[in-house]
Amino acid sequence: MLRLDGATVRFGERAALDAVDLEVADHEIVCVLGPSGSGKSTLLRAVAGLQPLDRGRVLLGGADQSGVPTHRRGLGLMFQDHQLFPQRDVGGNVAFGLRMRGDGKAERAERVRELLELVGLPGAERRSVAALSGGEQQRVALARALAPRPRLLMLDEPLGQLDRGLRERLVVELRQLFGRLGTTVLAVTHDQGEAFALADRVVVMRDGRIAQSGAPVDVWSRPATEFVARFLGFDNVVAARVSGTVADTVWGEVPVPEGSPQGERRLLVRPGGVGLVPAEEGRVCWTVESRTFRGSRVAVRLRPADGPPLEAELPLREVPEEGAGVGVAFRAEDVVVLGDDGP
Ligand SMILES: Nc1ncnc2c1ncn2[C@@H]1O[C@H](COP(=O)(O)OP(=O)(O)OP(=O)(O)O)[C@@H](O)[C@H]1O
Repeated sequence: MLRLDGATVRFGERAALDAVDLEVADHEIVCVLGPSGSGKSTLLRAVAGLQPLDRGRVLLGGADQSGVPTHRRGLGLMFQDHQLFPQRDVGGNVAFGLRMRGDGKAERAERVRELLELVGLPGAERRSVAALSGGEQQRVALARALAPRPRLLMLDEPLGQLDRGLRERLVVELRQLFGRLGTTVLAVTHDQGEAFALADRVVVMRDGRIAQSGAPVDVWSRPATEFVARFLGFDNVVAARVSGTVADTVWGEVPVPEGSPQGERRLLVRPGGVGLVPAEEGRVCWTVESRTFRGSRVAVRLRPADGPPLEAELPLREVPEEGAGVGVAFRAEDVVVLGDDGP
């Protein structure tokens, strides 16, 4: 459906998009995420034809899009700077793209009715957009983008302005809706939770390049590099010398999965893979520094005599007292030997 071939965009010396190769298949939902300035919006704008490429190509359905203007690319855009038209009612907003391409009045009315039903606002045609809540406006914007049956729907921070509770609900609805319609989606967000809940595949960007691309579960369980691990919020990263299935670290010996890369490496230990044992059983002595209660789980920060702290995620009933001395046992399946971050 969509292919980027060595897509490059430069602003002065800096490449906002640096030789990016990316494919999005029919019916696939791909979410691009990354820190501020990593090139997410530039990527989306390049696909939309709002940002010319300095090198490389954008292909849609196999056809090179250079020279094809935005409105001829068959895309549905839901961008932050494409606000609703305040002077038009809900129906007028949703019908906009249909009118632009010359659909008849009856046809437009039918399609608008269908879409408002789809996004959970049946019968809202005559309502003023100014009188809608943020979540409702978002739904209208989505209906407007979907109305002309775009071959690719592109979303830029689709739920950015909304509060967390509403976002979490809407993202589930969106995923179900796209699944039902078979919509192909390329979305950009800086919110990991949103990306992982919405996507079939996530693409993590760093400095205009793709740092990792994969199914949400795979990226979450096996971050490729320290950058991706830290971006996902993992802090248990330590230097290690890996030999066979054992890594030597300041946290003691840590078991690693079979087939892990060998030698001097960085190691990620997922907090769920840290268990507590009596102090005398562990080689390293740890002190319980702090405890953060999160529902039925507790994040426990452990401080070794030497080296960086370690976070353990424990069930409520296993939580030690603050200040207690404990030993630690690691589970190999929660340990990831990380790759190099590259240049
Ligand atoms: N029109 C422009 N002129 C100059 N530099 C630009 C322009 N647009 C983007 N950049 C630069 O390109 C880089 C990538 O920007 P981009 O907006 O694509 O990042 P982003 O990942 O979408 O960030 P954010 O999450 O903050 O929106 C940044 O360093 C930015 O400063």
